[in-house]
Amino acid sequence: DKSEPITSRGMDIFGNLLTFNSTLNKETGARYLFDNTRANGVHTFHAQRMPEFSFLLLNALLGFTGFEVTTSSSFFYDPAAVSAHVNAGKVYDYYKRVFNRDSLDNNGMKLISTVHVGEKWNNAGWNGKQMIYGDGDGQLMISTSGGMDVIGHEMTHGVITHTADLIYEGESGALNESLADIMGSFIENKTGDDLWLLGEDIYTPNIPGDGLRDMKDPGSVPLSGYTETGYYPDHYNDRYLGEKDNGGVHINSSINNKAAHLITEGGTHYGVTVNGIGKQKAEKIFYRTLTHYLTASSNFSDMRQAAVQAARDLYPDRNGEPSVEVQAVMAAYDAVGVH
Ligand SMILES: CCCCC[C@H](S)C(=O)N[C@@H](Cc1ccccc1)C(=O)N[C@@H](C)C(=O)O
Ligand SMILES: [Ca+2]
Ligand SMILES: [Zn+2]
Repeated sequence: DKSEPITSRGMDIFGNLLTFNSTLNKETGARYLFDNTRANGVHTFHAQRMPEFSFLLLNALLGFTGFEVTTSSSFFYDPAAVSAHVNAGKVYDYYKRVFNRDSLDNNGMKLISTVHVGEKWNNAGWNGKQMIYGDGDGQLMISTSGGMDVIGHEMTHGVITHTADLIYEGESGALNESLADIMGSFIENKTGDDLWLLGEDIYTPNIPGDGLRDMKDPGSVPLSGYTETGYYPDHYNDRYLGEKDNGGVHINSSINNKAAHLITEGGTHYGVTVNGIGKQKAEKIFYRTLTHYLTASSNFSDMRQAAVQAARDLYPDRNGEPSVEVQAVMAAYDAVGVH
């Protein structure tokens, strides 16, 4: 075989000089962003800024994943591609280390990312088979593959596809989005309040400290991105009931995001006090909830019951009393009005 593994270097979108796994074609000397040391490969492509519609069409019809990112030296000159490649490897490592999950399908499936999708596209996505990343317009967003929580979010959609496969609309869609945010934030693993911000590294480069969403204080972020007045809801009674955003999948995800924050850090929310149990336990409860109990049509009430059951499996009752972990889950869903 003419290809062999080789380490290469390149800068990510923040100018960090990184070293990572790649593949060398010994005949031509060309290198590719194919890391064949993880699963059946972590392969990164670019779409040459094709309109996202045409990329998605070619991808759906022909399985087109874009163009190979290559270099004739040991240095890759596409920061967005380097960020996507390195961060995808880190997300693979997280699922392997924390849950012993081998890739998105737990069967070593190849991880395919394509960057420069769309023209100044202020978004990233999971199209059911692979991750795709826009470059942003430079004002609202910059290269979305630079966000560790963004990549964790998109790859967790891949895990969801291969587990509960939550229908991407209404309440099941909001749970899909929320679990992607929860795992994306846990994978990015920032400290303090930054742990709870989504997209902060790639969102509004000219405004410091803000995020696309805020799991700790959802109501601090306006819904202007969905041409709605008001703010993200932090209680089930304030959920969005309209048609936009696939029936509020990104809007109502903030209700379950707030429950996740309360389970982890604790707090008093609408008069209900929750004693937090920390990130290590919270991530196990959410992963078990997703992989053992949720189904495609699960709604918020199903989510509560599933999370309580997962917590009970992991942290059983003591002397006939629910464990502090189970109590935290119950109280958190009480606090956000989900019964
Ligand atoms: C293919 C079309 C897009 C589908 C929605 C994707 S899964 C999504 O939810 N993308 C995230 C990107 C992200 C993730 C974490 C942090 C910041 C941004 C998202 O939130 N997109 C918003 C802008 C949206 O699609 O409304
Ligand atoms: Ca974040
Ligand atoms: Zn999403």
